[in-house]
Amino acid sequence: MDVSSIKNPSFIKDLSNQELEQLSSEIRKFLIETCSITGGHIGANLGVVELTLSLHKHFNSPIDKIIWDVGHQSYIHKILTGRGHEFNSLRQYKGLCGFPKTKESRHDVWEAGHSSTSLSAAMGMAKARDILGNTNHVVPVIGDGALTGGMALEALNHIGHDKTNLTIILNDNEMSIAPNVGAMHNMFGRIRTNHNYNRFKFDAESFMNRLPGGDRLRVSADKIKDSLKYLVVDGIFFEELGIKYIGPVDGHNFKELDEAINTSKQINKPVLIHVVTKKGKGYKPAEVDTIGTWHGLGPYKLETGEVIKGNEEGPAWSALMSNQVLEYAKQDKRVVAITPAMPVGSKLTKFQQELPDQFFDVGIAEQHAVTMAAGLATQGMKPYVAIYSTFMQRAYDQLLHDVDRQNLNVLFGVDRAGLVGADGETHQGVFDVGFLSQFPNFTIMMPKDGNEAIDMVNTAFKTDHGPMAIRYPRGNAPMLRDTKEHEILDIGTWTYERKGSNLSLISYGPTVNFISDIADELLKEGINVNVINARFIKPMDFEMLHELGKESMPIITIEESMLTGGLGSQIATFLKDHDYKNVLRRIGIDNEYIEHGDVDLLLEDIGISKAKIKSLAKSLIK
Ligand SMILES: Cc1ncc(C[n+]2csc(CCOP(=O)(O)OP(=O)(O)O)c2C)c(N)n1
Ligand SMILES: CC(=O)[C@@H](O)[C@H](O)COP(=O)(O)O
Ligand SMILES: [Mg+2]
Repeated sequence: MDVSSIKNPSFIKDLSNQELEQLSSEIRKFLIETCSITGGHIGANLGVVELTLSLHKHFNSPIDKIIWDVGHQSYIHKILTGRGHEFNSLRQYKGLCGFPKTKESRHDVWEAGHSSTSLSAAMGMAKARDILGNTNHVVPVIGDGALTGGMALEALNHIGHDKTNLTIILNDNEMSIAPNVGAMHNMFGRIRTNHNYNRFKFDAESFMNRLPGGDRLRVSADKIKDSLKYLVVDGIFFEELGIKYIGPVDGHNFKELDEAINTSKQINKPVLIHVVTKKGKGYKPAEVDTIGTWHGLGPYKLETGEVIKGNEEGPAWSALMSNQVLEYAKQDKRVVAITPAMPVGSKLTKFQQELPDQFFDVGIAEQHAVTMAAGLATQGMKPYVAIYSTFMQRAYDQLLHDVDRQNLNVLFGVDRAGLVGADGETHQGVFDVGFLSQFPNFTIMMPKDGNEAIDMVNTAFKTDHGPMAIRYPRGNAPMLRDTKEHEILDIGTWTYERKGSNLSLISYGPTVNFISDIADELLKEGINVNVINARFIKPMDFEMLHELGKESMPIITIEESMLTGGLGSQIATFLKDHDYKNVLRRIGIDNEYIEHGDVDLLLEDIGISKAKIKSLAKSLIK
């Protein structure tokens, strides 16, 4: 079957399990081929082929609400709901999104990208159903990694208490991006090991549910099961919360999935079906991956699984930062590194191997990561939290209430700062400047190159200056000079990359190098501009700002960030507050979400392009 021609999932209901197995193979082949060109979250999707088919067989989407946690594993759902023919545009500019998108399909009833939201969303949808007198099913699908997120646990607490009718699918593949961690993960391991007992329990329950004889028989049967459960089962966690546990179920076996889902439908209260799957199933390189490389990646060679490298010059920003911190940690055991489930992306695996006692992977728990760092800092430790800008949003109050208010020495490596490209609007790192700038004690830096990043790490560890954030983008860091001596930077100072007399271009991060190139081109046309590296976004260089105000040349600020609360807005406020009359134009993201696609194309859209900046500069000088 040509899976790209599927229009809607209704045909699945008529297929035998043998036919579904055949369809599973065809879908896997299609996914492996298309993702080899587009890249994507292939590992997670290969693991849920049978599960997705089964859900669409037993539930009636979109009346029944299938909610994908994180949403990175929704490709099969997209294919079944008529989007297979668009897969060559997956995660590309103006193409199919890598996460559920309501505007793409009425079957995408919930949008995500960040983890652990599905249970709360499901609870909301189920309560709406009950209040409005509807009868549809609500089916959140949450991974073993996502279930470690605080929000998911808050939701379980509420769901169990409220006894809301929900069918929770726990997709347990033992992996987060990296191997999953934590006590919950250990508990799932024990449940999987107790498989025999659980099979018995599952069979006994279906048997008892089929028996006639009314409530009395059912009550005594429940009592037998309960006492047995206390004797043998580790996984009473969910049942104790008031959520019926079914499983573990082989997530690649249609018969087992059929049984479990059919049983769940007979129970009018919250049910959790524990489905065990294999991440990467059906593609050898992804199946044998124990690190997390195949969770999500760019294009690869189909035959070998070899990842196709781009034009990467210089070290990855994340590696540069993590290895630099590692050097300090080797000398000083007070330096510890914390990651909320991103050791692979944040390139902390070397740190983890070399200094396991100074390393903490806390799971998908950004709030806990930040407050734990605050706790460490109160004891004179020097914690480094590597955290993606987008996921830092989860910890707004912890950054404010726990770290900044107590003015604690915590260093944040704000990874994936700026536009990230293929992951799109849920993942762009464009809000942190705005919200961190509000906090009185925070110092915010962004290096233009790898050398400056090294100086910034040095500055952070050599000064006790309260909370500090070093932002750095996805991709690779240019190394512009040999670094032997590490500087301590004067906090709140900017530098002139070049001096001019017609206009000032101000930016931070690698964009500074980009505007230096623009300045070169303008010079050839007789326009001589200041290029200013605002390496400290907070505090700003007030001395230089007064200088610029007095010179009263026009200013253009350029930032890969939201305009509201951004550097340009803060400069505008400063100039106005001090009655300077400079004409100022801000280039950045103006009150909108930026979708997925090639970063250069996205930058062009927001006005960060050579042509646009040059033309604006010329118009201001006239
Ligand atoms: C709040 C938040 N933190 C971190 C991430 C990054 N992230 C995306 S998927 C993932 C692992 C999810 O593991 P699991 O739920 O088990 O799904 P699997 O990929 O194993 O199917 C992580 C850490 C995220 N999307 N959101
Ligand atoms: C779905 C998710 O949140 C992560 O898998 C994310 O896509 C990782 O991004 P990087 O590829 O930039 O590490
Ligand atoms: Mg998992």
